[in-house]
Amino acid sequence: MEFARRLAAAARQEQFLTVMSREEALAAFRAGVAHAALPPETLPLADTLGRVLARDVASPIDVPPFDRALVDGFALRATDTEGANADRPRRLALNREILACGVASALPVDAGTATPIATGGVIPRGADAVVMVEQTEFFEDALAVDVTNPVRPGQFVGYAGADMAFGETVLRKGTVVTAREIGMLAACGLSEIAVVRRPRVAVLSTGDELVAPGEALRPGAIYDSNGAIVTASVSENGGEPVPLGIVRDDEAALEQALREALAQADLVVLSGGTSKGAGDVSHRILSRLGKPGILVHGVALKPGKPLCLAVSEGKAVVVLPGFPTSAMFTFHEFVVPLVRALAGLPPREEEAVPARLPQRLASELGRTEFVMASLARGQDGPVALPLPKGSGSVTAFSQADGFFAVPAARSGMEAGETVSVVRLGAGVRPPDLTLIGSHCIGLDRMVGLLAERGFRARTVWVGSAGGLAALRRGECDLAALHLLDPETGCYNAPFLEPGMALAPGWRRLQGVVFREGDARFEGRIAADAVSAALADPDSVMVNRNAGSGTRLLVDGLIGAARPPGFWNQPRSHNAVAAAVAQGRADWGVAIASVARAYGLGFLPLAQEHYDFAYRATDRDKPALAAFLALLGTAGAEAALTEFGFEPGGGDS
Ligand SMILES: Nc1nc2c(c(=O)[nH]1)N[C@H]1C(S)=C(S)[C@@H](COP(=O)(O)OP(=O)(O)OC[C@H]3O[C@@H](n4cnc5c(N)ncnc54)[C@H](O)[C@@H]3O)O[C@H]1N2
Ligand code: MOO
Repeated sequence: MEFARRLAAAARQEQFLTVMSREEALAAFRAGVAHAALPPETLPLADTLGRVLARDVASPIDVPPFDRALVDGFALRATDTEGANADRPRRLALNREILACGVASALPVDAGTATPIATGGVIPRGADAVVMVEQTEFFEDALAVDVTNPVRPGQFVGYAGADMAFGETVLRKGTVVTAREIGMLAACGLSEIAVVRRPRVAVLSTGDELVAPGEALRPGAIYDSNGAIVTASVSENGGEPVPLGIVRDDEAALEQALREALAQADLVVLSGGTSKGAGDVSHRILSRLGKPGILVHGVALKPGKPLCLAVSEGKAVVVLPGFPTSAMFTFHEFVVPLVRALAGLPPREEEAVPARLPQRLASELGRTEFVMASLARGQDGPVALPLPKGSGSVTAFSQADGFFAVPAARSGMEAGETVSVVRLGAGVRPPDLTLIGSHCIGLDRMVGLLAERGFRARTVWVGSAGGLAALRRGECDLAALHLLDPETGCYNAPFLEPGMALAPGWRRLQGVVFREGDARFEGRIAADAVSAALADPDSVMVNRNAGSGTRLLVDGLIGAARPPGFWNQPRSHNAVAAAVAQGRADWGVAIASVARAYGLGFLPLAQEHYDFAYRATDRDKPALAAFLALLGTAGAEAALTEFGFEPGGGDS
């Protein structure tokens, strides 16, 4: 009874989520739905590219099917050439036939004779070797050849079955057919091949806010990225995606869509609407779809807690959390193994790289947390940099080099601990240069120009102060920053620590942004416009995060005032511009290029210096040296000028 009461209380608290550990959830899913290859189908050889062999393939013939010559020359008996040399060549009488390719021999090679033969010709009866034409002398009148070197038995003979022997298993079940396998199958004469039927995976997204890529984005809407990434991952893992688009957050519509999906697919993957709120809708539907119903709802996992795994009459129905990184991570962990098993593919190969954690990482006790990370080259081996964006972002999963686990029993990991980073994506290698700090589209271009010079850079945006701290901890090669020292009025240099050097980047014009036509701002100078806005209780500002260079400018404008919107403190120029453009705020401070991109009015304030800090001792490292050299080039300056930036440093 006590247990039942606890369960009921937990269920009330968590609504319907009965949280299992990741291992329990995987075991329940494996027990509830067959993780085995679907039945085979037979396809013409040319259509098998990318498919998975359903059975071992044994060669039905010897390849080559007969002993053949590997050079143009004469088929002979090796013993006839024993002791031959330039002074005492062995003369052999030529048989009256020429063994071109595909010609069957009629005359045996008896002792003291030889038969002209082409590369690929059938070795005639009696012969056991071939001598190259270059190593003989031909006597037309005598119809004979002189051999000037002893010939080894078997020389230049390709024996029947030497490539693939009759009955030999040449390809194994589960092999993915590429051009190379197609070549082998063709050589065996096989024109029809049994491959595993590809699992049909229905992919749906649910959410009234979702819009398909290509359509206009109405206010409050976002593009359906889960549908696209899940569809592509199904293909990558041997499945045949059946993209069924976006379903409204409506019980009847969702139930109908799921029933239709189940009717045509082997597996159904839906994303969104699993957690609180609308979550119980899909939960109710899944309980009605077919037996046994829901196996798992809620896993002690981050990201991915609200994952729901159900089975309807042998077919799995998976509801992924709506947050893109949660959706992809749970897809990767729970659905990819099933798709691969149904497709007859071996489990995904997981390469793990040990990497050092540069700083302490907090984690939630009781949930295994999987941290998306990029890999960088540290002073002594790889470093794992946790990506700062959360499960709601697409990029945390899509741009991570891999992920590592923080066990459920730990509340965090310490700086210096070694973690095992499981790689995501094929062939990822650590970048040549890691840049951390404040984002600028100008820097995006510099990274592009650097790539043209053969160096791959990774960028992580955590703001100016965050970049500097990362440089201090040895997590990056370069910190991108624009920090104003209010005391000296200088940018960046006052913030450097011993051993750090500063490379001048470019200047960006900062100013007050507002919606064009707003009479409170139009035509004024920035300081006057802000004073007027501060006096107007209806005016809402958008601030910036503490530690950012822009925040110091905002502080300079508003002093001790705390107008409405002060506590709205996003971390980027773009977020400021979007808030103003969409009417959630009336003014903020951002750079001119961003104001222009959002069609906003702009009142200039100051030129800020966007520069790069690095460890002076690293100056000559190839990728860093290439970046520093790039900054002064005409190509870089032209790109920066195009954005409205002023290349170079100079007086603050
Ligand atoms: N009060 C609580 N709120 C939330 C909890 C919780 O326990 N209590 N859990 C959080 C966790 S953890 C996750 S993960 C998310 C999962 O939410 P849902 O699975 O219910 O997903 P939605 O609410 O539909 O969407 C969440 C988020 O993701 C966006 N989304 C949804 N579908 C797509 C798509 N196809 N493509 C791109 N983005 C998508 C959606 O717009 C929302 O922004 O819930 C937390 N909340
Ligand atoms: O489980 Mo949610 O996926 O933590 O973000």
